[in-house]
Amino acid sequence: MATANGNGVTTKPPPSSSPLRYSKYCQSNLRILVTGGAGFIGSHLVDKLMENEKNEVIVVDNFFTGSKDNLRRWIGHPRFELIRHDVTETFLAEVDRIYHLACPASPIFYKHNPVKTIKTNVIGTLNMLGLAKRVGARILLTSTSEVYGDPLEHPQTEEYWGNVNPIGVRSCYDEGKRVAETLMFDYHRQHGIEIRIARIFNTYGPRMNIDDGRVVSNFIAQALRGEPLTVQLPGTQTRSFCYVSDMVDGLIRLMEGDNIGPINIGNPGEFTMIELAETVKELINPEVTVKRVENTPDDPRQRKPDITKAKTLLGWEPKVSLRQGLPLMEEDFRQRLGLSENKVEAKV
Ligand SMILES: O=C(O)[C@H]1O[C@H](OP(=O)(O)OP(=O)(O)OC[C@H]2O[C@@H](n3ccc(=O)[nH]c3=O)[C@H](O)[C@@H]2O)[C@H](O)[C@@H](O)[C@@H]1O
Repeated sequence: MATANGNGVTTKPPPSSSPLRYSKYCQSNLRILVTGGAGFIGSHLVDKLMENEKNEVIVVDNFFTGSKDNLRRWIGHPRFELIRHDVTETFLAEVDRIYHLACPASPIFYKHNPVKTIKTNVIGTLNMLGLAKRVGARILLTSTSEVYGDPLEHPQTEEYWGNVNPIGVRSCYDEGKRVAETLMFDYHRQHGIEIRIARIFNTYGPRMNIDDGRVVSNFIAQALRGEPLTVQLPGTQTRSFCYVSDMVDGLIRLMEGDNIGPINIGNPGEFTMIELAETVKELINPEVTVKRVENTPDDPRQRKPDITKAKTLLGWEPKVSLRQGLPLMEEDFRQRLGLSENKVEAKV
């Protein structure tokens, strides 16, 4: 909608993708809470937020899948605090922004204790919404492409309601995140809380747990150890892999833009698991073999984000291709596995 300024000149308000709005964030003083900030995506997000010298960052994490090592460079920094805390318990702090990431994301970990996973998604999100309401903070939920379940629409737009098994072994996560989204919208409608919802598609990069169990970390660790790459059957299932720096950029743009979402954040480059194995083999260790193994129940057969909304509303799209990102993750895995220097010098 156009408005008149003091000089009678008609101006348009900046759209959410406006560079104006994004640069305003870069100039403001914000105290920012990151739940799950010691985890894989969370710690990269903290790095980016800490780059802005006006930000103060508070991380809460229960260290179930996160690690202090991921935040080592910030421990003792005057603008940084790390608190061991489980979001299923209430938490109070005066903050302006809440990035709510806390939840195990690897199927192996979230299926290990499903009751705890759903409590984290439901009670944890309720607690963070309660905090947002009390202190007037804006809250961003990292939801997931898993809300689309085994999608019958391809690629997935945000309008698609999904195809989710409500009683399966993945439901603690999938349905947990769906309820978390519902809670976000109900608090927004009922209490006027400022919300943002990101639907994250498979993300990879340095600092993923080596034993995380997800496919990219499994294949890279297996290739480096000279073990067969375990392609789960049928191998033709697809995923779209987003490099972590792109993901973090998208999350900050969403938080600081005007659109509440949900917005898909992911890389639309789509690969079958056989293609992923072939790529890892070619880039990291051409000697390894590929082994077909049993799959787990309710594994989605295809997944690819439609990122039209992210492009138009946030001015965001991924920059790092799978072939650029895999060597960066390989380098990190080599160091952590104590393997010799790699010749790859890819930089982004
Ligand atoms: O990485 C993510 O972002 C997502 O990871 C999981 O979702 P999923 O797509 O099933 O992730 P993986 O466990 O990495 O599985 C991806 C595909 O790889 C296959 N896979 C996995 C592991 C393996 O060793 N080999 C293999 O072929 C699986 O069968 C599946 O089809 C979580 O459920 C999501 O919440 C999370 O957001």
